[in-house]
Amino acid sequence: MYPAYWIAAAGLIGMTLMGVPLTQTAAALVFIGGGLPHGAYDIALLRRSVALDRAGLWLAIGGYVAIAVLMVALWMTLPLVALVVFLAVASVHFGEDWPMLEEPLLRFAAGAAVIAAATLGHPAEVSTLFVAMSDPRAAVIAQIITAAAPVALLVTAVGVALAWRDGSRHWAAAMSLCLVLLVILPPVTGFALFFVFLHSPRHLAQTRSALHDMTLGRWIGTGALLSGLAILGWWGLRGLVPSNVDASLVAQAFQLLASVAVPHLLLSRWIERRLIAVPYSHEKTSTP
Ligand SMILES: CC1=C(/C=C/C(C)=C/C=C/C(C)=C/C=O)C(C)(C)CCC1
Ligand SMILES: [Fe+2]
Repeated sequence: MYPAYWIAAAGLIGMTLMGVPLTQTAAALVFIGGGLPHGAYDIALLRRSVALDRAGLWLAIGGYVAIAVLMVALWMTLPLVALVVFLAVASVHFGEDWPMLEEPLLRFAAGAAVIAAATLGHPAEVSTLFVAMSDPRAAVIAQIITAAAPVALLVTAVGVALAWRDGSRHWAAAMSLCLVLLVILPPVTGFALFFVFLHSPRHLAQTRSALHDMTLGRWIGTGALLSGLAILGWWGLRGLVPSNVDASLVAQAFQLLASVAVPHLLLSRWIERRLIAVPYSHEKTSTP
């Protein structure tokens, strides 16, 4: 499982030891190119889990886009609130990568650990990024996360031990190394490693098996088209409303990610609940 992850992790360790500079902008391009497409199949998955007529389909697409646009509006009007929503949504969503943990608080801590590890290792850089995405008060959020990080990481260590004991050894080992690298590597690089090589492949593998009858061309086309539309949509909205949104590519990449992450999380939870509520549904959900 995840051979690409181990290769990428080894590559990053090697580059760090050799002193190769890792720029944040390059890492941001990697996490957008390699991570954004995993949300591109959300609507296709929805269509698979519920029988939608035309009106229902457009309603679902409209709802998804509307929530994303609301999140963009939040970045432009109340960026501090947007940042807090983003971090909370991310912790819940990354916690879903730990289905082997039954306790919801353990899952939340494990999800938050990704943010905690990066912030603990590089408080100044993360604070600067938060401020660039939001406003100067965001520095306080970085301080709060730094203070809470040891607790989140300790609780996650319990989660790792439980996951290991219950047989999810590969995930436990991969995430342990990733959290250490999130502390050591520059924050955006560490995040790109987690997002592109652990989080997205998990989603993509599940999605691909649910949409196994989609041809490869259509699969790749859908991923490229919808990711492109999301990026264009972000640019368009930004151009439409000249605002104080920071121009740095890294900050914008995270803001775009945050905007699509909210409908992405809501939809994935909703589908999951439906699949549980309808026991004789079409696809068996596999637990790793
Ligand atoms: C901004 C920022 C961080 C947080 C990133 C988050 C929270 C990403 C969430 C992405 C989601 C929810 C994707 C959904 O599939 C880090 C890692 C602390 C590093 C420094 C800057
Ligand atoms: Fe995701």
